[in-house]
Amino acid sequence: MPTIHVHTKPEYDIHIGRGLLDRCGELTRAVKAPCRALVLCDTNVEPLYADRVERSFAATGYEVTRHVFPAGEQSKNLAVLGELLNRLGEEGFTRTDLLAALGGGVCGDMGGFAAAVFQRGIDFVQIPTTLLAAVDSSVGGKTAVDLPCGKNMAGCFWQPKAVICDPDLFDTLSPEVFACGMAETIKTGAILDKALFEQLERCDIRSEIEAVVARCCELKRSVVEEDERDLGLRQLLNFGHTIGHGIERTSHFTLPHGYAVAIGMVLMARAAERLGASEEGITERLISILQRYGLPTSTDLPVKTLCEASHMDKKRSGKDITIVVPERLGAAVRRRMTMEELDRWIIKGASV
Ligand SMILES: NC(=O)c1ccc[n+]([C@@H]2O[C@H](COP(=O)([O-])OP(=O)(O)OC[C@H]3O[C@@H](n4cnc5c(N)ncnc54)[C@H](O)[C@@H]3O)[C@@H](O)[C@H]2O)c1
Ligand SMILES: O=C(O)C(=O)C[C@@H](O)[C@H](O)[C@H](O)COP(=O)(O)O
Ligand SMILES: [Zn+2]
Repeated sequence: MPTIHVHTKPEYDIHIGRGLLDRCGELTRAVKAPCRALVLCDTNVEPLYADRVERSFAATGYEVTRHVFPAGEQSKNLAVLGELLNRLGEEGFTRTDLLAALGGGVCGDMGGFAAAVFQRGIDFVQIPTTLLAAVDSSVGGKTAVDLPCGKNMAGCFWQPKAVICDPDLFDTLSPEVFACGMAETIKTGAILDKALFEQLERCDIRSEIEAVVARCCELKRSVVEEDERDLGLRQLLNFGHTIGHGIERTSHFTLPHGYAVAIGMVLMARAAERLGASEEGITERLISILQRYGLPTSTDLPVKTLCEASHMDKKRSGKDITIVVPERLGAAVRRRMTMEELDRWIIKGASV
């Protein structure tokens, strides 16, 4: 069972292994004394996994309460967050209690944010149930909800006490949700690790999933250890997200995050290649690997809409914005530019 230690403040372990779901109570107890625990999950995850998690917490001494919200990105908002915070209050949760986010990125992001702000901060653990949450969102402590004006617009950094990842849970994912996880996995290879990218180009992903998740967590760990607060290096993890988040907002959060990021990566890579900022052939390889995993690589949205939607990006400061450019496979860089220049890049990237 790989365990990856993350040296942030506070520090924590990521446990990865088949069957770990039934040991989540014991793994949590190693870092948090038994207390009241609120298990947060959505309506799809609840019937599949909530009972097992609650049994494991109860068997190790925790007093468990369950809170369920409607599945989907459209729940990642202030209203659903407010209901969750109220529930914690009404149930009499105190500062020394725990929230366990059992789910995908929506559950982890919103649950983490609730943990960060309830009584100014309670402990939480991440129990990722999607591939996306396992390779990306459960690690690094970015928590948030969406606002009508944009993705993850209200949030904060709040590290979990532990991440407990059981790859057996991916067996119940729909092909679409599994593919969304592949988008962030491919992103990780594209920006940080050519060998991982090439492994994904040829491998039978289902049989190598545990190693691939562990590699992604190691890579993300090293980035967030160096730049926990997203002030520099960490922005590389945002490859494809400037356009991707814009597309998500334009779709009123109906297009899945992984799909939007896949499209965003292709557009940025194509623009960079055409402008001589990336090695030749990178766009073709990106398109072909994304298609291999059933991901979209283009959008019908008008280019004007793409430009306007991309201007809300959190990497903007004043009149300038930082974008992520895949200079070479496995080696991305940040590049500061004006908003006009970004628009030129998007126009270049969107014209096929
Ligand atoms: N905090 C971060 O660093 C970070 C990183 C990447 C993405 N994100 C966020 O993550 C979110 C996307 O995450 P996601 O793709 O996991 O979406 P999600 O949480 O909505 O899960 C996708 C769907 O899969 C279902 N599901 C979850 N686990 C299941 C299982 N084991 N079996 C069957 N169905 C299951 C859910 O009910 C949901 O319908 C976005 O909001 C994105 O912004 C955050
Ligand atoms: O962890 C990070 O940092 C990332 O950028 C990972 C992204 O995949 C993720 O979608 C993140 O939530 C985006 O962050 P944001 O700051 O652009 O909202
Ligand atoms: Zn993402």
